[in-house]
Amino acid sequence: MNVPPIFEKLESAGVLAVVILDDAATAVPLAKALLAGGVNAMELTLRTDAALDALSAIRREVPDMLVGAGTILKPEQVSQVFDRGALFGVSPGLNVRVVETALESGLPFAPGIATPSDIEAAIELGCRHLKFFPAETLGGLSYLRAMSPPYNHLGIKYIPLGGVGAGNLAQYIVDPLIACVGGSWLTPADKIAAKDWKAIEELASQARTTIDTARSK
Ligand SMILES: O=C(O)C(=O)C[C@H](O)[C@H](O)COP(=O)(O)O
Repeated sequence: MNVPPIFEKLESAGVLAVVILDDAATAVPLAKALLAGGVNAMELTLRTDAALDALSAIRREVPDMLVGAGTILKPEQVSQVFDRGALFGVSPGLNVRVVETALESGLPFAPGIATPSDIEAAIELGCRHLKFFPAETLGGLSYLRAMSPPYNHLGIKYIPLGGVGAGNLAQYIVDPLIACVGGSWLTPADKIAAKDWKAIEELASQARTTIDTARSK
């Protein structure tokens, strides 16, 4: 299976800002702040009603942002996000019907995995990029390094989310198992509520510097 180009772009990006938005009107300034700080990938979680409108607005007004949808829990949500222009989809766990629907629709998809059985189910479905969730609580890189060897020859790459932040970003990003990391630390709810776009740009800029420095060593 060929790797969808979007996953190669996410690997270059290195970090995916996970966003929970209550107000779709904040989507565009938020995406612009992330981009200004050097973060060009984000996941809008379908936990709020605003997510779909936010997705359309970012696709329309911030074309350089690689925006996908997260928390895709039902097959019918695949066409909803696809129609709004999502470039990729992710889910916290592995729901076979969701993954099949996504791949049939042409939506590049990274299902959540937490065990070897999950990894094998994802491989069987044709996925090569897998969301490792909740990464830190499961044991972080040491757990992933113990679990992954039987699958490395298949070129499986992982996107850790859950407990990843400024403090452990550098450690994850240089491991060859990792495609990119994701997390909500770049978009704190209080900063979004206050429309403090400068603060979000600064968090993005710090993450960009951490990634670029770690990768250049
Ligand atoms: O609901 C989803 O689809 C998700 O993507 C879950 C998020 O990945 C985590 O909630 C991020 O975890 P934190 O960065 O620790 O806040």
